[in-house]
Amino acid sequence: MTRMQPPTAGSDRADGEQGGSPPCQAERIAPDYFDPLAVDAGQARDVARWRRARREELLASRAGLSIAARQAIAAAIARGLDALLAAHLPDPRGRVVAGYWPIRSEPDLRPWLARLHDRGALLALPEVERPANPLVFRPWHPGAAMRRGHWNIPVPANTETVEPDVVLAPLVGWDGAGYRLGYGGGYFDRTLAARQPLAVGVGLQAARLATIYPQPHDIRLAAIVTECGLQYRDRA
Ligand SMILES: Nc1nc2c(c(=O)[nH]1)N(C=O)[C@@H](CNc1ccc(C(=O)N[C@@H](CCC(=O)O)C(=O)O)cc1)CN2
Ligand SMILES: Nc1ncnc2c1ncn2[C@@H]1O[C@H](COP(=O)(O)OP(=O)(O)OP(=O)(O)O)[C@@H](O)[C@H]1O
Repeated sequence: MTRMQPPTAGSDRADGEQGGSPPCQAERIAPDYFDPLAVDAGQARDVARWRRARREELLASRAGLSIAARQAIAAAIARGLDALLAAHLPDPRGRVVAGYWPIRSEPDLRPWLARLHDRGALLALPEVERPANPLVFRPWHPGAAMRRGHWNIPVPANTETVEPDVVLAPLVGWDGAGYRLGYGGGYFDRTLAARQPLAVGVGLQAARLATIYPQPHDIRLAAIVTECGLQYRDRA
């Protein structure tokens, strides 16, 4: 069995950030993911260590953006989401769309969620109800009462649950094969393993990696949207 070696720090940035090419040309890099059946314990440890290092870098570079830059990114992502949902959810009335309450410099898509709400969509936010379990989704609307959940993430005070038709998954990193790097809890993978919503990753173009070295537990997203538009769409 070939032992996969995650590359050394920084060498796998696919967007040419250090090389100077425009981030939106990242499409030219072929994803180089490996056979998930070939995984072994040592390899899984290497991948986990590599992911921790990438998360730190990606989160630090995102935190370094100005508020204005982040707002422009969020507005562009919102336009990309509108284009995607025009095809997938032309009439959002009564459909459940799960967003997220932004933490750690994630794009703030609450204004976009508020517009969807005005068009009749039902909104939800995720909550870690029990560590190491799938997320649950609570009904939410702009201005709803909140409380502090796991990791101090604000969650709706309302403790009902709903099943979303569409789930936004904030990306710490992502790759061109549709895989997401999150905060390392495995929560979205557990959630998507148990449900079949349209899972849409949203994040920064600069957070693209050549591959996240997908492991057997990693679940491909249905679509990925950045400020440069739709970057990945599955065949469904
Ligand atoms: N805004 C927002 N809300 C969200 C998510 C998100 O990505 N963004 N989530 C998306 O899933 C869920 C919360 N995800 C979490 C992911 C990891 C940990 C956590 O405890 N991380 C550990 C590291 C784990 C490890 O490396 O083994 C830590 O940082 O100490 C907590 C919450 C639900 N709400
Ligand atoms: N379906 C699952 N069942 C059991 N454990 C899982 C599952 N999915 C992920 N995990 C565990 O979660 C750990 C972290 O996974 P990973 O690095 O993919 O997190 P992440 O996608 O970055 O996190 P998050 O979704 O919380 O932001 C993995 O090492 C794995 O053991």
